[in-house]
Amino acid sequence: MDTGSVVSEPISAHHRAFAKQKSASMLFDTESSTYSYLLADAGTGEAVIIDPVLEQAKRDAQLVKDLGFKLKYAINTHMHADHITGSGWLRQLTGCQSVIAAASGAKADRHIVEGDHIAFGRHSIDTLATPGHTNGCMSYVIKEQGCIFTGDTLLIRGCGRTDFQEGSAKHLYQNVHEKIFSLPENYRVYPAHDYNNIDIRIRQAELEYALGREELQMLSIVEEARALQARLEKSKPEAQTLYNIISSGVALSLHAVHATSGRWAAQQRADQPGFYVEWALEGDGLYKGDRILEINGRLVTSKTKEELQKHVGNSGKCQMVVLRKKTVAIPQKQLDQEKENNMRLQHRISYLEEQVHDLQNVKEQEQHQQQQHQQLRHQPQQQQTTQSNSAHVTSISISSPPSPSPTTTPPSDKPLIFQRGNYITTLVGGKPIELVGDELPPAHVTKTLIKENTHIDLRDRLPHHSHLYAMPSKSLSASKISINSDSAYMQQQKRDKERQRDRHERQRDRERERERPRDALQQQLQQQLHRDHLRSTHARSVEHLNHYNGLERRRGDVSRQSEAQTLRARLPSDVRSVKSLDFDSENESKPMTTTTTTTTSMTSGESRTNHVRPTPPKKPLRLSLQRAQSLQTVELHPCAEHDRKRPMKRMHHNSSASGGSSPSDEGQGHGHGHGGSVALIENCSPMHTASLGRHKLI
Ligand SMILES: N[C@@H](CCC(=O)N[C@@H](CSS)C(=O)NCC(=O)O)C(=O)O
Repeated sequence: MDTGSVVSEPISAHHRAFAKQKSASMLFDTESSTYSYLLADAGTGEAVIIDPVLEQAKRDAQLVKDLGFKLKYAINTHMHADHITGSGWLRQLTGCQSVIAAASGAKADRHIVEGDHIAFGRHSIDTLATPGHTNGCMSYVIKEQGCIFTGDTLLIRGCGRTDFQEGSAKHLYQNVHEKIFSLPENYRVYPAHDYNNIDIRIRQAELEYALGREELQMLSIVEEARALQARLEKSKPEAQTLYNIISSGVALSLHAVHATSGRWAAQQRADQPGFYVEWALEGDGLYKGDRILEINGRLVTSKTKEELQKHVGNSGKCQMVVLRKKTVAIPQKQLDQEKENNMRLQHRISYLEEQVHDLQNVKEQEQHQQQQHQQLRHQPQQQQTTQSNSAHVTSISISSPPSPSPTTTPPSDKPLIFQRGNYITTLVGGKPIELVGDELPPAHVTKTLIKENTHIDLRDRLPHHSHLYAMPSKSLSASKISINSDSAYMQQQKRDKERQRDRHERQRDRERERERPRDALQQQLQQQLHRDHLRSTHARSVEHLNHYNGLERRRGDVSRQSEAQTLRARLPSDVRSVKSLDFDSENESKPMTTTTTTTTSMTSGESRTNHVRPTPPKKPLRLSLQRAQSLQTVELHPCAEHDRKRPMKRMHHNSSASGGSSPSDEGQGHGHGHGGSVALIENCSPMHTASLGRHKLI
């Protein structure tokens, strides 16, 4: 059986509160360690109290009153030897009746025997005679509540004494076992005493437990508070005391300043000690942020504003000592480097913009070249034959006229050389140069692949062919020579026409675009993209050219000569079998089946015969920058070693025809002056963009 408190159903809010409070049902007297139990019927408010203690009568009466109960009985389990019952006193205070077993021999309003029922409200208390501790011991049972009030018969882990007051251990044992322990297991036992303060200890333990929880909670709160405090303190700027400033490791310097103008101002900072210069007249040596330490010999670090003003005086002119934080200066070398980078980039941007502009004119120049070549083709052949001098060529680009048919207009003697990529195509008098002595159809075009400046002395190979042009002894450098049909020229013509057509189409497109209302921003974007494309392409082209020139420059003449000899030995007997590696168009590698195409049909770009019609080039007809470079022309000047090294400007055909005064024009004039055997050749000097003659800043 459990032990615990018992309450009846309360009859009001007070009653309910009473019923819910376990302690409220147990009234303890610490002096005698006696429990008293207040039972009440919540419905009627009738209450009874078991084993009241005299010293607690007032307390109990007040409680009954507070709870709104009507105390009906003050019931005793036995006649107590350790305390005087409070029944009589409660009887006076509350009007209740006292109850005790008849066997006790004590006075009371009601004497009971086993089997009697004591009713309060709707409840009923059964009576069990349990003598042993005393003869008149009576236990009270409330069956509906499942509880028993045992008095001193059964205590907590013990029982009442039997050594006095008519005590009988035998009877006690029998009654405890037969009448109490026989009750259902779920019955709760409420004894009259707790000599070991079990309940007190339980309550103490409960309180300690609650206290522990409170303490833990408090500790948690304290920790949280500390953390919050730490965060608050951290967010606070550190006080700029001199100690903190110096210990922070920041670079500092002290300055003695004579503020001769008196034009300065200082102010304090929020939550910070000291005075700081706010502004100062330039030249006084004061700067914003200076911490003022001394004025006219007096330390002012802890002075008030008024005191500071007093030390300064009205004029503001004073001698000061200030503390200044050093700013980290960017090294001059780094600044210079950045400036240089900036300037270089500016130059490069400007340069590339000009390149783009020039490249936009390349197509027009191609047309000019075409016209010029046609003029050159009709010049006397002696101009070509008299040119026996040599020139070193690193890059040759000449638009060639068609190789004429023997039956048409006599070919010009002027050597016409054109290059595309590493291939040089040479026509003399409208006929190809024969490099290997083979008897070739006169309308063939010789194409020479220049490889790393290997020299071939063409004169040695072509001394006696009147219809062939002997290149100057120091002329073309070649490692591979291929002789193709004159389809090269045809295809050149074809491409020129296609380019022109393409240009016209694009021009029409542009015009249509202008007519169509468009968003200005989109226009700008497209233009920008176009410019970027041109810049990018040209940059790659320049790199290619410089790389090529660099290779060329590094190689010596001796090695070149040696390579040339090796190359000659390697040349196949029929070099026509060597496939052209011209990068520009694959069409050129396709041999034309007929070489009798007339000049007229070729220049018109429309083959009137049954020739294999060249397919359009795969590459877009837009002039690539590489091609633009390869198409640059300079003068083929005899013995022009110095000219070879000189970056030469592009010679426009118009100017070459008229004879200009520029260095390149002079060269051309010179060529004419020596019989007019002039080829247009450009020397690309390394690290210079030969095509435009501008210095390239890298
Ligand atoms: N041991 C008690 C002394 C008081 C006492 O004797 N109480 C009686 C009941 S009242 S007459 C008793 O039976 N006690 C049981 C016991 O085991 O002592 C004390 O510690 O105060």
